[in-house]
Amino acid sequence: MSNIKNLEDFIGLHLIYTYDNGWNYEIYVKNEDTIDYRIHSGMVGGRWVRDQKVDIVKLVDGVFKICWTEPTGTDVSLDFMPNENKLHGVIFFPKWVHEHPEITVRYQNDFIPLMEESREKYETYPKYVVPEFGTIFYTKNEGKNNEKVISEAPYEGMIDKMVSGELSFS
Ligand SMILES: C=Cc1ccc(O)c(OC)c1
Repeated sequence: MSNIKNLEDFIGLHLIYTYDNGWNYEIYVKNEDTIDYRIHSGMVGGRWVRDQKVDIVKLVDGVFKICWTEPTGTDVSLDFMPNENKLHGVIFFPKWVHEHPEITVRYQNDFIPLMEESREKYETYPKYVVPEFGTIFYTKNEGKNNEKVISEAPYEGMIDKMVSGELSFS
């Protein structure tokens, strides 16, 4: 991967990474204000989301922040340093997601009303805050608005197929 310096280099990236707590996540920076993502393991492993609106900025050369709030009430702030294969993420889970994660483990796009009624039905506070460093082990530029990158649910062995190139999107 050539040097990722500016926003134009960062947008279009498909990244797979492991947080230091062992959780495996995958993100596709679809365009200037949109991400798709899959969660492969961890508290909400199996969840996947398309067209999440986000704020994306370049902090300094090679350092980028993506932040957003979700229909579940979960808030997320991710700091990526792709040239160092490193990120730091903070996930601010409402109490209900920590206590009933299974409600969120699905293709969220088909279940927005369920997320909205759950966030009203259950408690938000105290929040469960997860600050973690992570290691990026896969980086590929798939171009902007590539609907093939995140188009199916995560499954066992999917990461290996993407890393090996058996599963590709170009
Ligand atoms: C809660 C969603 C969430 C949290 C941490 C992440 O690194 C992420 O990447 C797509 C998504």
